[in-house]
Amino acid sequence: MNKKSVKDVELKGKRVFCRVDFNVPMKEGQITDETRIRAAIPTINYLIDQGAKVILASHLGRPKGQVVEELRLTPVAERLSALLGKNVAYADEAYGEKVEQAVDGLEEGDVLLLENVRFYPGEEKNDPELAKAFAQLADVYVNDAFGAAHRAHASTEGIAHHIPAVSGLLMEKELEVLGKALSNPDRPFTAIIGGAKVKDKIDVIDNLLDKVDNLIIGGGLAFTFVKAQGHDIGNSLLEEDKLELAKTFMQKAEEKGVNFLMPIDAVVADRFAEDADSKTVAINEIPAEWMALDIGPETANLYSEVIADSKLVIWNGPMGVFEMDQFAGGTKAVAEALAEANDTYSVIGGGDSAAAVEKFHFADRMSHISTGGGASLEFMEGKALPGVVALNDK
Ligand SMILES: Nc1ncnc2c1ncn2[C@@H]1O[C@H](COP(=O)(O)OP(=O)(O)OP(=O)(O)O)[C@@H](O)[C@H]1O
Ligand SMILES: O=C(O)[C@H](O)COP(=O)(O)O
Ligand SMILES: [Mg+2]
Repeated sequence: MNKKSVKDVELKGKRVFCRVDFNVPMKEGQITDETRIRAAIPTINYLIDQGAKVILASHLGRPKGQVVEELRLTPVAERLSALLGKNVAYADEAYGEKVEQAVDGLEEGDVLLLENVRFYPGEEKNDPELAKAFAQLADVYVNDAFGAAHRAHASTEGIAHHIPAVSGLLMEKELEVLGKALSNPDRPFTAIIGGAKVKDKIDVIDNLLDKVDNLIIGGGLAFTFVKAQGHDIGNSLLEEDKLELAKTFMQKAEEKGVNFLMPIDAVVADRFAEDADSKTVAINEIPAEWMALDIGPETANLYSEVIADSKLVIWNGPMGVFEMDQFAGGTKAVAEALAEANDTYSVIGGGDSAAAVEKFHFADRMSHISTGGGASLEFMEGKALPGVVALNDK
């Protein structure tokens, strides 16, 4: 990589603002998957060992510029303390006088976790004033938040223009592994796209169609395509203004000879709940008022066959609402197919996708579990990641 690394700078006694991606899945105030916290540990330990005063910053969820009590980083501070085996101080703000005092009190090797940076409207707007306020806290900026590197926000991009800015160890590892897989992909090359961030992810498909042999669609994202095919989708997730785009993608796939796979059956529910009434239906038989919350078993079989024949698979976004047992079958089947495909290099991207693979105990059978969801997709599309671009060149 042509960007400076945390290993290229003097850190002893320095205040280091380290942006991490602690955007972990939560349920009722509990962290349900700590993959992203664990992944940041090597950089944090390196900073501690070098005698830096470590200031950690992250977002959690999408609080849209205001304080949301459930999205405070308190549980993350606790979990991080346990993982590091040392006390992590926690500030309930992310900049300003109180935080500056806390930073002044840090000894070499101490760790302070700031409050959710997305509680401030300036974060996502990449407000230069907020970026300056973050920069004022530190002497060096380290970006280890690969998962948020596709966002040009104050703590991921803006701050890098004010103090020396280098990449963390996780950031480097992700770029290296993903870069290698993509530079000359083994074929057949298959991308599996699912999950719930339809708006974010649908555009990615366009670029992926230039690269892959098979494109598999599942999760909430699938139903915009199912609707574009002319089927009723009841109350399933829909991005109305992407319908036309979905049609053009299906056309493009055909022109390019890309095998475009969509659900042929689905598990539908009468409401979005663990104990909803549910049944499996053919894709053209989704009842009005019902919502599709998983791909059906026939779809899962079809997808599993394609996976077994692939040499490189990138997977981003669960096939269904895997957090609820009734709608976990599709995600589990795809994870299992990947685990069993011995000859296949499998890259899993995304906070919830990683959590799913972990939940079903297939994590150690995947080739690489990326901490990036949207970030890994944009990287694979060949887009520059603003959080990386902003770092100092070697
Ligand atoms: N059919 C569906 N309807 C509604 N939600 C769905 C459906 N299928 C999957 N989901 C939800 O999608 C969510 C995950 O989507 P998301 O796009 O966040 O994936 P991800 O792997 O976490 O990637 P990223 O890191 O970019 O967030 C899960 O919480 C899951 O319940
Ligand atoms: O979960 C992710 O993909 C990253 O943490 C970025 O989150 P965002 O999609 O809310 O920007
Ligand atoms: Mg997610």
